[in-house]
Amino acid sequence: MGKEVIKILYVNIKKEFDNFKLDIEFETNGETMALLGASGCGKSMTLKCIAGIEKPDEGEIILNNRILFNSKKKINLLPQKRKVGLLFQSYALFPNMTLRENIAIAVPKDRNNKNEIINEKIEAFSLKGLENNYPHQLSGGQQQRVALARMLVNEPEILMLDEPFSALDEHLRWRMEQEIISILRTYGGNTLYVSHNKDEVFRICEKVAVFNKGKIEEINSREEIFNRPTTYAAAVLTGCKNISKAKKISENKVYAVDLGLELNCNEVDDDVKFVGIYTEHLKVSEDNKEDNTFEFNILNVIDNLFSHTLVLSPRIKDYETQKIYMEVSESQFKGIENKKSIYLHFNKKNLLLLNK
Ligand SMILES: Nc1ncnc2c1ncn2[C@@H]1O[C@H](COP(=O)(O)OP(=O)(O)OP(=O)(O)O)[C@@H](O)[C@H]1O
Repeated sequence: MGKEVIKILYVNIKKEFDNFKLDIEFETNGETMALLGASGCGKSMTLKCIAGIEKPDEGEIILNNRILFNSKKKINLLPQKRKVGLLFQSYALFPNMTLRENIAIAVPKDRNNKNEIINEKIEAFSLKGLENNYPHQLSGGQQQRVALARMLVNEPEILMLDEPFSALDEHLRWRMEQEIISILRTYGGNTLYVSHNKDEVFRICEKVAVFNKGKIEEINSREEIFNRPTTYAAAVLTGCKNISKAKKISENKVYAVDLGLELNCNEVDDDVKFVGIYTEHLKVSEDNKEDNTFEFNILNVIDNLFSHTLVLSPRIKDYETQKIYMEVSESQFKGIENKKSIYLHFNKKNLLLLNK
């Protein structure tokens, strides 16, 4: 039996700037974890602290039983001693080195099969024939692959990817995403993945940490986060457009304050703050005979490439409420195109009750 490989990253750090305070604690155990959060909430700073480019004010970072940083013990390993791979959106290849040299520089010095290691990566990343090209002679996608190859030959104990595809066009982005997914499967170690793109996060990551203003609000499996977010920040980040302030009426009823609607629910906590529903979960009904069904005026229709977004407000209200959004397919739209109002069903199993 082989020795069990430890793959634990533990991070518990604080870092304060004039207008921003990072205060986080989390652990990953060999998974691919997304750091999902609005702009400026501390995702990149977290990766930089783990990589040793930024120094936390206090705390501890442990990777596979090695202390990378500990403020009390005054340990702060140099970035090159940490065995971490960090890939930014700009790939930072050395412009005066060829593709081959850019990869070669990252191979640990004590390897005597250096050429073999480089050739293997050039092959694996479909870079054969381009070995002598300089970065400016490579496409964005090729540069991206060189940067990934360079990161991997350095044998990192953790991979950290910070919006790795944001500079690529949509087609290349899709292809690179497929490559990353297969690289991560083979790698099998801890990976931290920063992205604003919820669909990309869902396809690539197993776990999600929801960042909000320098803190982690929720860490959960991607299924839990995307199907059952428990906080306002998580609901917004996973694409929920319809969120209203909420007040508990009873164990099974909540008042959606911004919509002026009473909604039947499965179980309402005392501390419920918001109620939300994904546009995809709203259903058009023929009439309001069904539970939780209300008439809405169609205020506007936004045409998307393959669908339409309806902008709606509750019909019965004689005051202006928050608008809600619903996406309908081309064929669904045909049935309601000429209507001024429709009935919408809020299935109680799809209502998100958020307590923060
Ligand atoms: N050297 C610095 N001095 C002062 N504030 C800083 C410094 N570096 C970062 N910050 C602040 O720290 C916060 C977190 O920055 P960070 O780059 O981690 O955000 P992010 O979540 O990665 O955002 P984005 O998604 O936009 O890249 C920001 O509010 C930023 O202004």
